Order: sequence, then C-alpha cells, then structure tokens
Amino acid sequence: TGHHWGYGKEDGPSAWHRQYPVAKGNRQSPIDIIPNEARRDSTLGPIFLKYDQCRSLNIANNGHSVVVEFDDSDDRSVVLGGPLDNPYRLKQFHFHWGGKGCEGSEHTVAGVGYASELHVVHWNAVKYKTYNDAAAAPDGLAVLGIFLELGDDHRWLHMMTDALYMVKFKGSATDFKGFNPKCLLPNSLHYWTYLGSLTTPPLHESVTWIVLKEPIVVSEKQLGMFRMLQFNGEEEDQRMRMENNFRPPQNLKERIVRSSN
Ligand SMILES: NS(=O)(=O)c1ccc(C(=O)N2CCN(Cc3ccccc3)C2)cc1
Ligand SMILES: [Zn+2]
Repeated sequence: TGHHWGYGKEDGPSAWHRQYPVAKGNRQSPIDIIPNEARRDSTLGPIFLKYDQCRSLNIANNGHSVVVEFDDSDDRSVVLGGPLDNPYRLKQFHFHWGGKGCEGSEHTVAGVGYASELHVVHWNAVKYKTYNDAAAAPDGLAVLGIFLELGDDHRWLHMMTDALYMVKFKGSATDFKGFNPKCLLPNSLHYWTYLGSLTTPPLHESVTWIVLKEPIVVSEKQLGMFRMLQFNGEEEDQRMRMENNFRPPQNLKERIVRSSN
C-alpha cells in the first residue's frame, strides 16, 4: 500500500510532511526541553501509575520499533494525576534508540540527547470509545517518556531483551505475558509536561507528554541487543539494522513546558 515512511534518507522525518502535512503543525513532538525555561507550576500534582493489575500480551516488531502491547479492555492499568483530568489506560510501550554510541532519544534536554527513550502509551477511555479515536483527539493520549542513559546493566531490562531474538523481523510477534513496566521506572516521578503529538506518522496532535526528569540506566550491551532487530521483513532482500529510529526535536511554537514540583 504505497511508499511507507521510515527513518532513512529518502523516507525519514524530513520527508514525512509530504504524506502527513501535520508534520509542520503547531504542537509537534519531540521538542528540546530547556529546564530553566520550564514553568514550575504548583497546581501540577504528582502522577500515579497504577500498573499492578496490568496484563502484557505480546511483543512485536512493527518495522519502526519493538512494541509490548497490553490488555486495555478495562481500567486495570492507568496513569492518573499530574496534568491529566482523568485516568488514561495503558496500551503499549516501545523504544527509540541510536546507532553505536551516538544519541537516540527523541526529546533532548538543553540540547543534549540520551542513548534511548522509552514511551509508555496510554489513552483516554473515559472520553473515547477506541484507541484509534483517542489517538486522533487533542486530549486522547498521554505518553510517559523515560530517558535511558548508558551505564551498568539494568536489572530487569534483560526480561525484554531476552525476547528480542524472537521478533527480529518486521511483522514478527510473540507472546509476552507477565511483564510490568513499573520495573522500567526511575526512582523519581518528577516530570516536565507539554501538549504535543505522536512522534511517528500519523503524527496526530493528540498527546499530553509527561517526560520524567530522571533517566534509567542500561548497559551498552543491553542497548546493543535492540540493534539486532531489523526494519525489514524476513522475506526482504535488503537487510536494514533497526537503529536511529528517532525523530529530531521540532519547533516549540507558542507552547510552554511546565515542570512538576
Ligand atoms: N512515539 S509515540 O509514543 O509518540 C507514538 C507514535 C505512534 C503511536 C500510534 O498510535 N501508532 C498507530 C500505529 N502505530 C505503529 C507504531 C509506530 C511506531 C512505534 C510504535 C507503533 C503507531 C503511538 C505512540
Ligand atoms: Zn515513541
């Protein structure tokens, strides 16, 4: 079905606007977060992550990232509080990362990128009937962004990286039960928040971003496991290692970034 988007020279972020004109919109993501310019807002309370009853279903390679999907048929796992007016239901999480040793996060902090960024995607099931309806609505999604920096092994990440060999090629998926993303959170839930968009096509301007200030630490070896994944399907001749699947920071336009206390 037509030429697909990607992260290469011809089909990468600078070309997305041709098929997705909203790429040049007024609330695009990611952005460069400048801590000194973020507005400390005392009305911004803490966020709460209710993941104890979450039910992970599968892990998949969708040709853009590796995604772990959750059972979102009820409000068993939600994010609430902070900038959100109601609970948002956990749907999936996925990552963006760089090539060997170079940057790979989508958001940057005062111009500095991290090696990778985890996105935990939630949708507003109070106001919208389906995820797809929510993903196209201005208050439809809440995505938690967590930076990954290089250091020691992350004690739990292996539970996910051990499964990556099963989803090497685009279109592959496998059961992935019993994984709770709580194990991928840093100690502090202090955050920056702003109104933005999906960072991949269709680039809908539907995301309340909640970016945690504290990164988690993973090892170069663990992050290297992500690079065994491939953008291409098993049957395709051209083998393309999955790396540098990040969109660069976009114009802040008339937005402000708020900071939790
Ligand atoms: N990066 S983000 O958190 O802003 C985000 C982007 C897109 C979507 C989304 O709703 N998509 C519809 C098809 N899907 C396919 C897909 C593509 C890439 C990664 C993961 C998944 C995306 C969700 C979150
Ligand atoms: Zn993402």
